[in-house]
Amino acid sequence: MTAHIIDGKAFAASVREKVAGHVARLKDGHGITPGLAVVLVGEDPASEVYVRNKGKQTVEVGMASFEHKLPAETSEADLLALIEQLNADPAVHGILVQLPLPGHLDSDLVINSIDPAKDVDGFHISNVGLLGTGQKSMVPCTPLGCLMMLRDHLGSLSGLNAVVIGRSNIVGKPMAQLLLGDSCTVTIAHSRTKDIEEVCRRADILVAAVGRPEMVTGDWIKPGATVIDVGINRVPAPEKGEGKTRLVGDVEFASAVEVAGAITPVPGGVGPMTIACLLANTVTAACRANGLPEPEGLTA
Ligand SMILES: Nc1nc2c(c(=O)[nH]1)N[C@@H](CN(C=O)c1ccc(C(=O)N[C@@H](CCC(=O)O)C(=O)O)cc1)CN2
Repeated sequence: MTAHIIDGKAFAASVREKVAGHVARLKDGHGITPGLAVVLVGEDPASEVYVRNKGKQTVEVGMASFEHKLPAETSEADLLALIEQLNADPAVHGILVQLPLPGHLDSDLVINSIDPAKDVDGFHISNVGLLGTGQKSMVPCTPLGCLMMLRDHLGSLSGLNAVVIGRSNIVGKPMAQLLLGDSCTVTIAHSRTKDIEEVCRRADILVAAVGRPEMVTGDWIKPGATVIDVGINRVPAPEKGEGKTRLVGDVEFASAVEVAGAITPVPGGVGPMTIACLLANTVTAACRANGLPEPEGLTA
């Protein structure tokens, strides 16, 4: 029995539809147009794709998009000055700085200079602390998207064994917090985990966010488990021609799909949900900034 494919692309479209409805109500009922500012420093090709898609989808749901593209050699002082300007701009409800930043810039310092109320990535230490203590916060987009897909597919997650492979600040750690918040028994596996394959085989929910192409094979997966593949790895695709590449996840899809009960594909799974949840966070930030009720179904 092959796994049910969780269609992240279709789910993201449904989330964007909800976002567009909330944006229309904010505009018509309160004269508020949510605004998202995206800052890109440098010319990383993948980041340029993501930022372009973020801007396009921001406009498609009726929000205002403010894109700031800075050269790779931008000084930390200049970047911090731009963020201060965006923090003070009433037309801007959400701010994100596309990661990774060039090596000479301190990502933590930059992220923590964003107004936490406008931190639609949920990376600011204030939002990290609020999430970690079960309080209302801005929730990072990728983990939020994964949680939405898991809840939609499984209903209640209470009591399920969840394993998160990877302990990054932008996915692994917040993902574990969200699963704990839904009463999963959570294990975070990483490069030092002993017998990681056995640890993974105990998982009813397996979230792979490790950044290693096709590391997780079918024999790591408990039969019938739900697998969420966060990986976005470009690998050589000689079958497409000289120098061509293809996108794969952290899970070897061909073997995993024969064992899992459900799985997200790459591309077409977590990625589109990341952007959809960014838009959702921006609407949430606009509602909170204006003392309005939060948008139904768009928060953790
Ligand atoms: N400030 C941030 N930087 C980064 C984040 C983030 O959440 N905030 N996440 C990732 C990149 N990312 C968003 O920026 C992202 C990655 C992938 C996709 C996506 O839609 N992927 C598609 C395939 C797109 C392609 O062809 O390359 C898919 O998986 O179907 C969206 C957003 C790191 N940086």
